[in-house]
Amino acid sequence: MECNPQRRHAILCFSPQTAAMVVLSNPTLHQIPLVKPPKLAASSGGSISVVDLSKPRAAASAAIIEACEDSGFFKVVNHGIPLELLCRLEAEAAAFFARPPADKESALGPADPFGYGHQTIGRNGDVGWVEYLLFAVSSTTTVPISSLGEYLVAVKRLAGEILELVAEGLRMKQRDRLSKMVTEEESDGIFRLNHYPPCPLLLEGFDGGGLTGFGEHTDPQIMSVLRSDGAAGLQVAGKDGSWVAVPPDRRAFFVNVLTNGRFKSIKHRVVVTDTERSRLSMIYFFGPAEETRITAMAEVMVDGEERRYNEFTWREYKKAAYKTRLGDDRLRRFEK
Ligand SMILES: O=C(O)CCC(=O)C(=O)O
Ligand SMILES: [Fe+2]
Repeated sequence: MECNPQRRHAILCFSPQTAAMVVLSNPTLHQIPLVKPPKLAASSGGSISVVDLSKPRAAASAAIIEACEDSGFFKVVNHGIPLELLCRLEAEAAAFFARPPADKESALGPADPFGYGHQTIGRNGDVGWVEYLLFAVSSTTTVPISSLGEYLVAVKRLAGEILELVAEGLRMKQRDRLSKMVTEEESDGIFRLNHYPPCPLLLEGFDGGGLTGFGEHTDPQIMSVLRSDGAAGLQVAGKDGSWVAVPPDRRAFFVNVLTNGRFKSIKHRVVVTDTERSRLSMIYFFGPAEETRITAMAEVMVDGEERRYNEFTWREYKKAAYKTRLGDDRLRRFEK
């Protein structure tokens, strides 16, 4: 089943004239950085770990731990969430972004940081060729996308399952110790729907380069579960510093988890290279309740290992994180 193989037409949200001004001739006004063509590795995607949840638990758990320690990024297949639901949400999101700008903004208000935003990402000067809806999951009743509730329940369940497998792989005594943090009622779930319009300006001469859709960063929460439509654009940093294009797979989820430095938090970005086709992605960022005290658990540390970070509450971390820019290391402030 394909969600909507015909949806190749441009859903233009920014006029070509604006784009010309912004990108080419007005360097001071919201200038969106161009991205050079990647030096290598841009095609493969072969290095991206795949976790098959239909495999026996021990195998799935080992594959998750290995991926978390190696790159911090993996693709999940056979997760049990019906493609029909994913496609329904995708179609609704596409219809939302096709609405007039004033309508979109009035749905949730201008992003600060939650709401409808375009081109500006966060409060600290980051820009990209993207429009988005960002909101706390606890407030979804106001979001005008009816399949969202069902999607959020399904992805939260999946996140819980993945974190139980992590706990098993780390030989933690309490299997739900991690999953509970992100599934309990007061947990800090944040959801982002990103829409990258095509960029008609990218005609000739870019040779595989493009326009920054979402600048280089690591994700801000404990774990992110991303799904996108069939359009390319997501890239992750490889070990040698080159960028690896992640081949789109609308049936799969892409996951990123973090710990005391034992699990990596992968650097990634989105590059817009298409002149005709838009790209849609949806990311559920999981975090614990505000009062949760964060410190590396004894179980994840090897003998004699020191804690790299001072203990902090999730609230303290979030307060500091909101002051950072996309590419900043948000944990630096808590380093010992
Ligand atoms: O749109 C994407 O595929 C990724 C965007 C992203 O990395 C983010 O929203 O944190
Ligand atoms: Fe991200």
